[in-house]
Amino acid sequence: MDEEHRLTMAALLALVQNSPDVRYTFHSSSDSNHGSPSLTTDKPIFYNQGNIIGNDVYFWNERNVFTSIHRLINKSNMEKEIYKLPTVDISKAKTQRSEVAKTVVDGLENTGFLFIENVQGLSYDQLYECCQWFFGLPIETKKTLLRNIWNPESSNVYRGYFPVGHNEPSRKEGFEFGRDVDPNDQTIAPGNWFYEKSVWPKEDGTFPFQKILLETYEYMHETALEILRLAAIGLGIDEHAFEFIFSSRPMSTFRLIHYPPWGKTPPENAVIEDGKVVTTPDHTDSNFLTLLTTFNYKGLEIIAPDGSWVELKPRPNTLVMNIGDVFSRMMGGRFKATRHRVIDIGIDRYSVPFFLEPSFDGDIGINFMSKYGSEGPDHVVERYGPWLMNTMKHVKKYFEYRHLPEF
Ligand SMILES: O=C(O)CCC(=O)C(=O)O
Ligand SMILES: [Fe+2]
Repeated sequence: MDEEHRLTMAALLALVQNSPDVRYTFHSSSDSNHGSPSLTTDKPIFYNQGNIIGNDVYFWNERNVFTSIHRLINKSNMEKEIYKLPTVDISKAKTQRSEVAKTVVDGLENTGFLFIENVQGLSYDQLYECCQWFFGLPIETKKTLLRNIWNPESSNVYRGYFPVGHNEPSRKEGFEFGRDVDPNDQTIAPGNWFYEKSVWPKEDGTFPFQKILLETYEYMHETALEILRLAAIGLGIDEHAFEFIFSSRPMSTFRLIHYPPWGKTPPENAVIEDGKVVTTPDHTDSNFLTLLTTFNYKGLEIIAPDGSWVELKPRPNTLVMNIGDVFSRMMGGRFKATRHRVIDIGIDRYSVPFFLEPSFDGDIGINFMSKYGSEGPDHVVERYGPWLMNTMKHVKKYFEYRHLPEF
């Protein structure tokens, strides 16, 4: 980092006040749901020094929580770009590695969302059939898979089925599973439900639901790790720099979602954001990286740098990729965890996110920018599992997770 690119807080504030043509958005990793864009900066008093990287100014406080201030100098260009997400043809990753890597990094530095094409092994039709098959099961069958909080007869706490919540801003039902770990693994603490065995519906032999999903989980995992290798190449760091926190027992979750429509007149408890009825409210993902299948449904909106919501045009046979708070934070904010939401489209909607997650003990306190660029504060170890539990229960308070027991 050039010396001239280092700013004191006072210099930064002077810059903001004297540059009416430059827009700044304030964003904090500890408060990323509320980092609404504004025309001036709030006064982040605990920061003493900022680094300019690309379009952003980064700060860290003494607890290693980063804040970035987004500088949009050429606002009209940025707005055009966000409508057209960068597309990564993953089948070209072996032969045109550095070009593909550059697209990944550009996408993560700017929009925070990308399209991924030609994922090997993935059948969107089969995945869609899985959604239809599962959510079409009789409620009595789905009830047997309910988490313990909704069905005291169940022993599953974390994996399994969650129903549409009443009086909740989210309107969706879902089925979740992970990769089972060795039941004799003595290094996993008893009561650590993050690693509980996944539960599955009984099948009658006509449709291999579990087999398709378990295979697809592995394709998604491999694709996500390949994206991370490409991101590392694009940054010019060791290709395997990001992989180590996934090498042993990643906690990644695969989720099938069904959004039933609200109907003509949404009830009083529906959440309306700028005139639209939402079924998943404004959020950033918490995990490391998300690979989302939306089939051909509309309804997903992402936030543009100027704070307006932009609808993502569905693309057949393409994954939507974005990153979560953890990766953004480990990149010192250089990669964006972009806010997004889902709008009620008036018909049943299905989607399938794959959430790539580190292992429970994975150290997310690492700041890759600091490790590889000798920037930032000293490293403070932080374990992913406890961080995620706190985030789900006490920070984001998602209806499907906030009642999870502490351990
Ligand atoms: O359903 C979708 O298209 C997006 C869902 C989403 O953002 C999420 O589950 O985090
Ligand atoms: Fe999301």
